Amino acid sequence: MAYFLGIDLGTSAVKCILVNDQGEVKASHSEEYPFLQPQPGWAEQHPEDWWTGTASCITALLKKAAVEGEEVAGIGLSGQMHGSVFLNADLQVVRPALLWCDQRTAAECEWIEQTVGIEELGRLTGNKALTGFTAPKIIWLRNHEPEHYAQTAHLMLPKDYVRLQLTGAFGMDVADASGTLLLDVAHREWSQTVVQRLGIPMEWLPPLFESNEIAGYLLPAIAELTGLKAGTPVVAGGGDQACGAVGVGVVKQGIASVALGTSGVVFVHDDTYQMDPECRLHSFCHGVPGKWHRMGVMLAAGGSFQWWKNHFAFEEQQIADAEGRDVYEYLTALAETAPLGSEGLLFLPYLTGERTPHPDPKARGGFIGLNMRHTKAHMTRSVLEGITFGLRDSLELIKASGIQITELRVSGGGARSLFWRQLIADICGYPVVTVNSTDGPAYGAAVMAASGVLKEDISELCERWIEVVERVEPNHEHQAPYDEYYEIYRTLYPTLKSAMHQLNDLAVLQ
Ligand SMILES: Nc1ncnc2c1ncn2[C@@H]1O[C@H](COP(=O)(O)OP(=O)(O)O)[C@@H](O)[C@H]1O
Ligand SMILES: O=C(CO)[C@@H](O)[C@H](O)COP(=O)(O)O
Repeated sequence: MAYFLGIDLGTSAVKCILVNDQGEVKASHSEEYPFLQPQPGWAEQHPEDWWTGTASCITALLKKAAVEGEEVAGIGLSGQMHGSVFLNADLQVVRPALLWCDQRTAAECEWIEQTVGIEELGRLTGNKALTGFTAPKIIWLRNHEPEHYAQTAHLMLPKDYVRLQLTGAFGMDVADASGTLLLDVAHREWSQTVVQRLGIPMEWLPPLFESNEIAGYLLPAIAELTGLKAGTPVVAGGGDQACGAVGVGVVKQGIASVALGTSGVVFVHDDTYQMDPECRLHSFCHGVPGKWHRMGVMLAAGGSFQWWKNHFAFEEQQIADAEGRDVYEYLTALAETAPLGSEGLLFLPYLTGERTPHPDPKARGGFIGLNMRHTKAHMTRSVLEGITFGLRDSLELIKASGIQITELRVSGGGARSLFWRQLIADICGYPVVTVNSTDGPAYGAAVMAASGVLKEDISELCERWIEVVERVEPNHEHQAPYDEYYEIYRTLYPTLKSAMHQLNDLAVLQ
């Protein structure tokens, strides 16, 4: 039987899955790697860790699945977006990569918008300069580490570095390249104008591909190392959001994907290029050739829940461990015991700054409305409700741009909770569905590989392979009270912005 290998290079771990030619997942395996925070607001990883993690993950997966390398007909890659991998002329890593959630580049973003012109930048790239994007990271390197900038000869995104190790070939897909701020998203090519105005060497940028195009073939040495077959085709793949959307079948208009990982992303497909005039939503190329998408990105959605679990759920973790339960499952059950609206308590999920709808690296989180009756159950529910109000912010922007949505397809760790799916339905006002493929981006990458090798449309494969398995309808009695809470929630950031910035500045000085 032919299998397709999907690799998702996540922030906390790499996940590899094998999908057969009927779209069924045969096996999956994950390997974790370190996440570095050398200074407040900085986020880095060693590209070498991605590669060693991926190589051992592939070997372990083949063994677990009892599949021979010869049976793997194609490989697709998905990856955390925007991260900057700087390589020298000998293809050695110059310094650790700056990640999508790194917030050090506020000054560089301002410089980019002044240098290119804010409207011109939007017209040329479809987006505004955001701290997570790649171009500001390159300018930061030039400003702060000129010795590293001078050594750099190639720029890659995280999963493209892994593909370089697999195949020896340079390349980047247009979906992931959209998040560099150097792509002319409308025309799916590098923007010569932006690249030149920023003074970035054009020769640093790799050739561009559509996500299902074959971008290289597995090297014999890597076949030896991993157990795969030399010459296996490797498609370009995509950023994790484009792959995740393909992985849940968001390949046509009318359905939105909600990905609840560390970040929280609301994503809609566009048949034609559509730019948000104020660039509040990101306008990117889709992983479906010749199509686009728009998305709103929260930086700490599942990340806020993880923070709550890590620092305030020690007891719950012990009980969950003793009962052999997942601690997140334990915490969502606890949240369910508190009433709707957490009895007047709102949580702001801006723990690592925010992107949509408040592009502000200095935005900060908080609980508003605490009183003596509030317990850990109220606070846990409030964390989940606050994150979900943040998702609704992106949906409101999507609705305001005239996009009709009929359902939300949820994926990522947060989608495992029925309680959270019901909260999303009640707060956002749409049916929330889950599909048979629960591996999101890794599954999307496998679909892209199958499409490239079998020469079938991505949309047709999604149509055949992906099915809705569960549907949660909004509870109409909950919608009106949640609307009232949401109206208060959306006033909080503008009201508290100045205090958030002052607190952030004080914390940095200490
Ligand atoms: N059972 C669960 N119920 C609710 N949320 C969960 C559950 N399991 C995981 N999560 C959330 O999902 C997040 C991890 O999602 P995942 O898609 O694995 O993230 P990433 O790809 O960013 O590493 C956790 O931080 C947590 O917030
Ligand atoms: O920055 C973005 C999208 O623009 C994120 O999607 C990152 O690409 C990684 O997110 P997780 O999958 O780790 O939540």
